[in-house]
Amino acid sequence: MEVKARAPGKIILSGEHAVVHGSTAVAASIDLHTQVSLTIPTGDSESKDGILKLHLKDMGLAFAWSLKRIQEVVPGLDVPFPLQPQSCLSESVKAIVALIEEQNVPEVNVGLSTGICAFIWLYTSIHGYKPATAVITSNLPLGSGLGSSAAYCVSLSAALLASSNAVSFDLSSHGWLSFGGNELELVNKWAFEGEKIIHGRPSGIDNTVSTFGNMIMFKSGKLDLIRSTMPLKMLITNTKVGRNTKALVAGVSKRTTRHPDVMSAVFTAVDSISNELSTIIASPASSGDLSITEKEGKLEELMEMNQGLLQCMGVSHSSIETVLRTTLKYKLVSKLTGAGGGGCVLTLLPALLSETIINKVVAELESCGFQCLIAGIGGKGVEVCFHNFS
Ligand SMILES: Nc1ncnc2c1ncn2[C@@H]1O[C@H](COP(=O)(O)OP(=O)(O)O)[C@@H](O)[C@H]1O
Ligand SMILES: C[C@@](O)(CCOP(=O)(O)O)CC(=O)O
Ligand SMILES: [Mg+2]
Repeated sequence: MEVKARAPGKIILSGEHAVVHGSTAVAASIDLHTQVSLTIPTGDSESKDGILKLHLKDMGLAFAWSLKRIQEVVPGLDVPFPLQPQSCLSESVKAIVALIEEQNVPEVNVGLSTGICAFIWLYTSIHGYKPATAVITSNLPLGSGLGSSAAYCVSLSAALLASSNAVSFDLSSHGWLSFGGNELELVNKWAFEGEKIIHGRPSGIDNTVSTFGNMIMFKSGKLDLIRSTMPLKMLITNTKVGRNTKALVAGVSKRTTRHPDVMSAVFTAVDSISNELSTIIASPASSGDLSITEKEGKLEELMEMNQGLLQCMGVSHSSIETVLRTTLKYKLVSKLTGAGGGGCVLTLLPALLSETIINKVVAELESCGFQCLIAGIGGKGVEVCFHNFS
């Protein structure tokens, strides 16, 4: 049987980093996805080789592990526990990473070790030591702030659970299918365990928005859907400066330890920004209320303030500042999205902004070596699709 799962990336409109420390953040799914195709052989002859394979297709990397060897490193999963998401202990992370490094992950791809470790942990916890092949493809840039790690963990968890006996689907249905509410919660919890292996200390916002889709307000593990009453068009500029979320989140925590009172005030301010931003986005569009242009003006001011506070947290970067300066020449407001330190920047494109201006700003940003895209925002969360060979 082959199960496919796809999960979207995300943008954070306000509140990244502060959300790790308990503030509210606002995020939306985007129409760029990571897809997993998982094949679990059913015939006896096929399952005798006892190999678990992972193919990262976009990177041209393929890995194969003997399940006996995996069992030596992560023992005790003869009875898997798909219904009880559990954390991978740090000693197990170390042991799995050592196993992965036996296969010579190329130097440029060392950041992948934790992603591959998340795969092995999720796979064995949900399926035990059964042979299988997983093929991953994605049109999300990795390590750029668009939540590739979460989309990867969510799509993996979804494919693994959908092919286990923990979740039942009508296998005769065709096309992409959605999970029920409780099953989505389970996918989300497992994906969070995967994110913990990759990020160290994730807030859970990325896996939650990738699982449930839409636009959400998120605080301390709790989500509220936001129903937008206004058009929201965002230009996403990828500075192509690589960075790693784990290191940036750890940097903010260290600054918080050094300056607890200051950082607490910063996080409180971010919380207010996210609350105000979500109120504006969801406020009624009826006459007598704010016009779209007035709402956009308020959003721009909130984005500008959020960017200032992200700078206070130490997660901006000269490439981000270049995007801010360039867009400001066209009276457009921008802020970093995701962990910062490079990665992607959001620019609000007001509804009445002409195509000519958009083309000019994109051309100027691309002349700096950046890559621009306008993604659809607030679409569906994770979905699965079945293909039965028998
Ligand atoms: N398609 C993928 N295949 C393998 N690993 C992935 C994939 N997408 C993400 N990852 C893992 O997530 C890491 C990037 O996550 P992160 O630093 O949080 O950046 P972001 O989530 O913003 O893209 C990668 O180094 C890798 O470990
Ligand atoms: C910085 C943070 O708020 C978002 C990180 O997003 P990304 O991995 O950079 O896409 C961390 C988190 O909330 O877990
Ligand atoms: Mg991430």
